[in-house]
Formats: sequence, C-alpha cells, structure tokens
Amino acid sequence: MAAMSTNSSTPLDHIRNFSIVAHIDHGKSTLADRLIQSTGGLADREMSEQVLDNMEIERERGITIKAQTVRLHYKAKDGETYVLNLIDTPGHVDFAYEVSRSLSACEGSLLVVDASQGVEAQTLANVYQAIDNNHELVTVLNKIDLPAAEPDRIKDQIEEVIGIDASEAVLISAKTGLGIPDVLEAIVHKLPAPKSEGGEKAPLKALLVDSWYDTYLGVMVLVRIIEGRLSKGQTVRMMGTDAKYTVERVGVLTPKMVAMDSLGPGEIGFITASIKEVADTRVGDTITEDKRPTAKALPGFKPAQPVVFCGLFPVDAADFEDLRSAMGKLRLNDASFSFEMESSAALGFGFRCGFLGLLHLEIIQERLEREFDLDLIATAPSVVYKLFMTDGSERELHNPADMPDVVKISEIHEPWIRATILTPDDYLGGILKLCQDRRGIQIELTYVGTRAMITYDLPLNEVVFDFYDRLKSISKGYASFDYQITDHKEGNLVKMSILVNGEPVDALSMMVHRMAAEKRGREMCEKLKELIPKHMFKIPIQAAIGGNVIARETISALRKDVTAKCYGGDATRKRKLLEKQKAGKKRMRQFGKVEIPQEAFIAALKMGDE
Ligand SMILES: Nc1nc2c(ncn2[C@@H]2O[C@H](COP(=O)(O)OP(=O)(O)OP(=O)(O)O)[C@@H](O)[C@H]2O)c(=O)[nH]1
Repeated sequence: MAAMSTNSSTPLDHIRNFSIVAHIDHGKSTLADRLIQSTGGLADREMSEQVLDNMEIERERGITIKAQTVRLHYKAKDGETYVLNLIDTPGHVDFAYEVSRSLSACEGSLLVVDASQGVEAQTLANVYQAIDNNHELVTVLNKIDLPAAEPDRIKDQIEEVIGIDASEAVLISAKTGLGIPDVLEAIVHKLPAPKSEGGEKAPLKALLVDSWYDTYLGVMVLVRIIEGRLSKGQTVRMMGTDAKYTVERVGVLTPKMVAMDSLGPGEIGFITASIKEVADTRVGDTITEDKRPTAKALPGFKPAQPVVFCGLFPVDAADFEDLRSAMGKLRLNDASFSFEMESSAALGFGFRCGFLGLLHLEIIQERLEREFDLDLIATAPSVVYKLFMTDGSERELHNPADMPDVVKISEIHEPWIRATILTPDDYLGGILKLCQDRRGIQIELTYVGTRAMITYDLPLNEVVFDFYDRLKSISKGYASFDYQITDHKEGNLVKMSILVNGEPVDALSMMVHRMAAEKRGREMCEKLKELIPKHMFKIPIQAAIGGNVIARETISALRKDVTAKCYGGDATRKRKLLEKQKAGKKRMRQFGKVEIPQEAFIAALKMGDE
C-alpha cells in the first residue's frame, strides 16, 4: 500500500460518486480504463488492458463479475480539482445484485450505449435500477469509431425506449480515447455532488457497500460515508450484526491502495478491522461509532438469494477435503455463493451449492477447477420448489433427490420469471417457438426501431438449463435477455429418475413438467447411450417417474477384449494399452458395475431442444 497518508476532507461539492451502467460488452470497463488513464490514476505503462477486471476469468471471458471502485482526481476546465469515485458494475443478468449494491453508494450514473448496437436488455434493466436509485444520468454513446455507429438513430431509440432526454449524449470512442474529456466535464457539471445532512460533526453513519478478501490485508470493507468521519483507530459497530471492530486501516483505491487517516462525508474508501471473514460483514449494513452511534440506520439490502442450485462432487472421492477448503476460500470472496454438505448414492460426498444464475454456477465451477486444480462433476441445476404437503406443512425442495413420496404432496409450486428479450426481427419466430416450448406465456410484443422487444413469463426451471445458450444460437448472438424473479406458481411437476443398469443415478434425477417428461426422458436415455462406453455386458438405461418407466435404451455388450490383439504381441504394447485404458478411467465414476464418464453428466445435463 502506498505510503501517502492524508486526511481526506474534500469539500462535498468537489466530490462526484458515479457508476457506469450498460449492456454487456458496450464498453463499461474500457471507458473506466480511459477515465483512469486520463486522470493519471495509473501511469501508461501500468495500464494493462481492462485494469479493473482483475479476476482472471473476467479477463478471459471479457465480462465484469465483481464491482470495482476507483478514486480519481480530475482538474476540470474551471481550474478546480474534483474527486471522482467510480464504481464499475457487472453487466450480466446473474450479477444484478452487485449492480444494485454499487448504485446505492452513488448519486449518478454514466449510461453507456454502444452506438452500433443500440439499447439492449441489460441497458434497460440497469438504467431502471439507476433510476430507482434516483440517479442523475449522463448518456454516453460509445464505439462511434465503428462504421456501423449511428449516433442520431440511437439517441432517438434511447428517448423512445427508455424515455430519457439523449439530446446532450456525449459521443465517445473508449477504444481511441475520443470524447473522454467531454465525459469528465459532464461528470463534474451534470452529476450532483453528494449531500450530507449532519455533515462532518454528526455521529458516523457509513454504508457497507461491499467486502472482499485480500490475501495480504484480510477482509476489506468498501464504505460510503454518509455523515461524520471514519478514522483509523476508531471503534465502530455494525448496526445490523451489533459486531464491534477497531479500525486498523483506512484508505482509497486509485486503483492502487493509498492509506488515509480518515474519510469524510460523501467519500468512498475501504477499511480493514481484523474481520475474520467476509461472511461476518453484511452488505447494506450501517457502520457507526460505538461510543456515539447515529440515531437511525440506513435502509439495508436484502441479501442476494441464490436462485439456482446444483450438486458439486469431486470425481475422485479423495479430493473431498480439498474441495471443502477450496469452497471456503471462494466463499471468502463471494458472499453470494452458498453451499452445504451433501451425500449422493451415485457420487459420494459433495456439496449442494446455491448461485445467482447459470453463469455464476459456471464461473464458480471453473474457478474451483482452475485455481484449485479439482476435477468436479456438477449435477443437474435445479431451482427452489415449494412443496405443500397433505399434512398442511410446507417445505422447500433444493435437490430433486430429496423429493418426498408424492402421496404426501398436495401441490408443487415453482418459481417464475418475467423475461425481456430484444432481438432483430429476423429471429423472432425461432425465439417465440423456444419460449412456447419452455411453457412461456407471452405478455407483450412491441417493436423498437427494427427490433422486437418481447416480454414473456417463464418457469425459472425452463431457463436455468440452457435457455440463454439456445437464445444466442437461434439469434446468432444478436438477441439479448434479462429477467426478474416474479413469484411461485403451482406446476404439474414430477421427479424423473435415470437408472443405469437398474441402478438409480441420483445425480441425473431432475424435476420436469409432466407433459415434457417423456420427451426429456427419451432424449436423456439416447444421450447417455452415446456417451457411456460399452462394457463386457449389455446395459439398460431407463427414465422413470416413480416405478413407471417412460423411456429406455440399451447399450450392447462389448464384443472383444481391448488387449485381444496383443496375445502373442510384445508385453510392452499390451501394458501401454492397459495403462491408456486405466488413465481413461480417472474421470469415470463407477455405478454398480457400470463406469460413467464425467463428460456424460455434463453433456446429458446440457441437452438443448435440438
Ligand atoms: N471499436 C470499439 N470497441 C470498443 C470500444 N469500447 C470497448 N470496445 C470493445 O468492446 C468489447 C467490450 O468492452 P468492455 O469494456 O469489456 O465492455 P463491458 O461493458 O465492460 O463488458 P462487461 O465487462 O462484460 O460488462 C471489448 O472488446 C472492447 O475492446 C470502442 O469505443 N470502440
């Protein structure tokens, strides 16, 4: 951490706290990099591409997962120096929770729209969140360097679809740096300064915006000071958890860490206070001074509710403890990831994990495999069902394998979402069919320029699998999609089991709509027949609802012994062949006498509607 240690007492009217909201890939991170570069936040040689997207997967996938904060000093044309606190936000539908947290710490947003793509689903979702947070907006049309850019048409579209004035939109190319000075001036002159009723003398009232785990400094807490002053050495209290801590470090991220003695009203910075783990901090909590507490806490956040669950199991049972500690470390850094131990007849010991969405699931699995070198099997992603039992009780079902006897269940309710899809007209037919096939109910179909905006209610269970992938392939990547969970509705749902060689494989059991069960069961059996290697005996594969088999396939027996042609051949070749066969077994799971390769699980679970 840099040595500079100062009191931060920037006057309120010289502070601007803002977020950047946009659809995925419209240029938030690149614009953030340019703002950092042009205000000297980092020397050119330190500017690595997308400096704010520091998580390796973010760089690789080119998406923002964690909201990052940076404090910039900008000498404006009026000769005054301003402190600009920027919070970069994730764009993907799975991370709307992160967006809401960063927006609450700011007074305004830059609305970035790709001037060649126009308004997309996340543009709408994120700008509505900013408006809900009473943000002033500065509209920025990005990528005007592209031949396909049509700033005037996109301005009209923004006014028509979002209903905000875009006549003074700032035209930029975050790639070349064109227009960046105009963005900085707009931030200073169009976005409001933070307000502070009680000012610096009032008892400390700070918003806990985010927390993360730093390998050197431990748990770091991002705070926004509303009133009073937060100083090193102060004893503070979290009003939601009543936990007390002594502040050890106070600082800001420029994006390098710079130590400060204290932070005043309107400021955004971080503190450390020997907090053991991220789970001890509650995002949205109010931090106050223990001896002189503020009278009223801030309105808190509802914690992110996981909406997709799946089982994660080590391919090699000996890796269970490594998996447990790896998940504990990830949890340090990702408060929205939840897990609890689970045992499966088919897969042994593992964890039932909760995620914000399918992308979040894939990212966690990828991080576990890459950062902790673990070979994992993920079971079918499933949503949370509400079971209304015949004895009048209610319970939640996170794992189809835990489904009680159907005679004890009177109703099953499943979560529904309201989805917004924006697509070029050419792909409308295919998308409507996809939604109908997934039990969708059309709510609205309107046109936005040359594109269709469709609103559908859909069961979440029909979306978590591969809806997003199918939508992208039907629309050749042009459709965009956003959703909100709405409510639970009764559904004619059944648990479909898969039996391999007469043994139920609980990792492949899933909840399906009764009308779709036979088709799904048939597809699953056909897929597994392709993927499970032949054995020395024939293998029946069945899909069943309770005791009723609804689909079956049979894998014929292997005719010959792989080493047969070696008889009389040299022993070396035979040994090599058997070693190769053994190595192949590493990613297999034994079910009874049948070995199922890990790929079979993943491919079987990712079945589309092809
Ligand atoms: N031609 C051109 N490309 C740009 C411009 N700004 C960003 N890009 C490119 O657009 C892609 C997405 O840019 P990002 O800044 O990662 O977009 P983002 O909105 O941060 O994406 P997420 O992090 O996924 O939310 C990258 O390949 C950038 O190089 C621009 O002004 N002109």
